Amino acid sequence: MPQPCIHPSILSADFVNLEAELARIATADAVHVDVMDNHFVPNLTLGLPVVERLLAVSPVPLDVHLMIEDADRWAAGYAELGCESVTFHAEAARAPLKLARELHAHGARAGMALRPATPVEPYLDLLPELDMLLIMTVEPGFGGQAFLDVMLPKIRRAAEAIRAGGGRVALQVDGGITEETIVRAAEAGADTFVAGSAVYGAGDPEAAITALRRAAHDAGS
Ligand SMILES: O=C(CO)[C@H](O)[C@H](O)COP(=O)(O)O
Ligand SMILES: [Fe+2]
Repeated sequence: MPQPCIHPSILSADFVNLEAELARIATADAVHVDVMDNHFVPNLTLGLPVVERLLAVSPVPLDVHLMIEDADRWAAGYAELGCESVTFHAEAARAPLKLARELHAHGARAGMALRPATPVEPYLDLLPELDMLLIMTVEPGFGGQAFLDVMLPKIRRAAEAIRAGGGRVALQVDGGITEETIVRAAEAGADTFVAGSAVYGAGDPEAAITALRRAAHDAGS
């Protein structure tokens, strides 16, 4: 089993001090950057100019999560800037296969995300074209929500399909990840964990990252 990856979300960081907030999570595997447009989700965060500056100062790679309506139009720009991975929502992409290939052409890993109400089965054929599948474990839009246990069968189903395809695709979960819920997500087969409030809400973010990594590892991730 690969080592579990912990991606703190800067949605829960202090937006006035992002450079300092990034320095606090230097032991993470990547930083998760939530891009929201107030259309796909009822919240607005940041876009390309801020991501460009984050890339210039981040001690870890950027994992961008696009919660935007026009993913086909904007996703490649984040790859061109140098983000390690760019994840678009299946519900927001008109041509997901073309988009994944475009991200690869710009040197990024291609991720695809599913809202809680979106079933995974219709998208399993796309796995060979993806580097990461993101199963949302809260309704996208806000940090600090409770983990949806009802997503566990979907995580298991996705993990099964990924294993059947050779285990090359990362399985990310995002929303409500804590030292407690990460155990259930890892047991279900997730290997990449986004954690916003559990990391930035902790007094010592690096200790929180270590504790999450250990909990996922012990659960068999
Ligand atoms: O995509 C997101 C919300 O749409 C965030 O990445 C997620 O909610 C992280 O925050 P927390 O760990 O506090 O739930
Ligand atoms: Fe996210």
